[in-house]
Amino acid sequence: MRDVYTLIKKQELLEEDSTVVVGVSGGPDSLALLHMLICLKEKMNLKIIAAHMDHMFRGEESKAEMEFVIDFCEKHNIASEAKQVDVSSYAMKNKKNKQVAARECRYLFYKEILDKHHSKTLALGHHGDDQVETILMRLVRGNTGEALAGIKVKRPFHNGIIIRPLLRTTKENILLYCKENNLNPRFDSSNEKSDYTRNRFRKTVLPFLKSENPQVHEKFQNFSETFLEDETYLQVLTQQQMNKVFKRQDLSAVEIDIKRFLNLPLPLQRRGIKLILNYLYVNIPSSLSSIHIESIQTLLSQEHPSGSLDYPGGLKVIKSYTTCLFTFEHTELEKYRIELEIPSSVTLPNGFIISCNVTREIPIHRGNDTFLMSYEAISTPLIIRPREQGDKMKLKGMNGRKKVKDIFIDEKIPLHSRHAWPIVEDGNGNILWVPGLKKSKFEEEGIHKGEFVILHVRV
Ligand SMILES: Nc1ncnc2c1ncn2[C@@H]1O[C@H](COP(=O)(O)OP(=O)(O)OP(=O)(O)O)[C@@H](O)[C@H]1O
Repeated sequence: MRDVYTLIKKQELLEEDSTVVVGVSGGPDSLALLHMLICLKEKMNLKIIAAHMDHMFRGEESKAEMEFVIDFCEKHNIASEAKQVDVSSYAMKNKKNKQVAARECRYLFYKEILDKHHSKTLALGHHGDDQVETILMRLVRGNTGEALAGIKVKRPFHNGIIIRPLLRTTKENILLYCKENNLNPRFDSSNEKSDYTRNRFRKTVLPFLKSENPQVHEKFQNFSETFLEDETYLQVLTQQQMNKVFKRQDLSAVEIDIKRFLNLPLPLQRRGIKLILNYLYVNIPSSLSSIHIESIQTLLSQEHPSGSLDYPGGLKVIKSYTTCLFTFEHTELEKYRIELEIPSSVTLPNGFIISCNVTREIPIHRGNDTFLMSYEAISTPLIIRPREQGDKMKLKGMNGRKKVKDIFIDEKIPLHSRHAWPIVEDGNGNILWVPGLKKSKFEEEGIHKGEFVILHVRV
């Protein structure tokens, strides 16, 4: 088991005089791991605690496994912690599949035991074959970045770390070790049935790879370790560069400068998109894959000045001229329909204030922030609403009607502002005014006498 000790030393997995909690199922992998650590105990002055959880999936059979682990520890003069948890009920209550539920319960249990024994190190029995399967499965599934490094030899967990000292060892070597040391591990028959995809890789791809190179697991482990080093370096670089690209960064939205973003090398652009998604979602949902990252990349690099994409959880990615906004904010803003009383004043969801008054005096200078109509000619009620697909309005001095969408484009209004921008329409459904931008031919012209309704927008 030289490869195990080499890995422990090279990656500094264990500290002398420390307490290590070992997750022990009673199967060959974790039993071999426990035994190896027991052999290191004296030399490194380790305190070892074996932690076993009975998932209660197989009644007496799994209870017997628990007793086997407790016995094994007693024989080797090691402390053990064992707990029975009804994982099937937990899974049903929380609507989770049994495997996910078992994992959740186990990790909660590990935390409990780590705290109880003031330990910062949890050792688990994942090995080289697990690593090859995991990396290949993730590649086939379309994972990107760090995930392609597979299972990590050392990663943060709770108040300390999880270590996996067997990752440079094959399953065959583990079985051999168990035999040579008379460990008599338990074999859990249900293990075989529970993870169908992994089992297909184990039964078909792995034997082929091993026949090509019996040391294939070492190659994969080398790949995993160097890949992770490279990836970590690129992530640090990405963070530094993206700080110059961000225009806004808060909990519900991130806005970037497109030109600066596109000036970054492609590997940093890809990681930059992931960084943004990770920041907004906290953890990228598993339903997002490399295709989703690529589509944002395409949106940003294509010539068209605006466009948008919808992502899980209501995240919208909105490209508009020089900036791109990633936001969860749009949803409530989009739908409103307000009847404008005469006179009155309303504050709209996007912050605009529209006031409506009756007057006898016509202001001489009237820009696009004011709209005027004869009180008698007006058809009520006046409605304020956001734009709808196909909206068109009749403009002054123009035959036919112009698309409201084109007005926004002409005025270079960012896409994310267009969703909530108000439109004022009369009782006949004619669009009178796009406040601040354009007036229709329905506005009063020339000098008249009488009463007028005057609308004014403040942004
Ligand atoms: N019931 C359990 N109680 C405590 N730790 C466990 C339990 N089941 C699994 N583990 C830990 O998680 C590791 C990975 O478990 P997994 O079920 O994926 O592998 P395995 O091939 O079944 O391992 P083993 O041969 O040790 O049973 C195990 O090696 C062990 O360290």
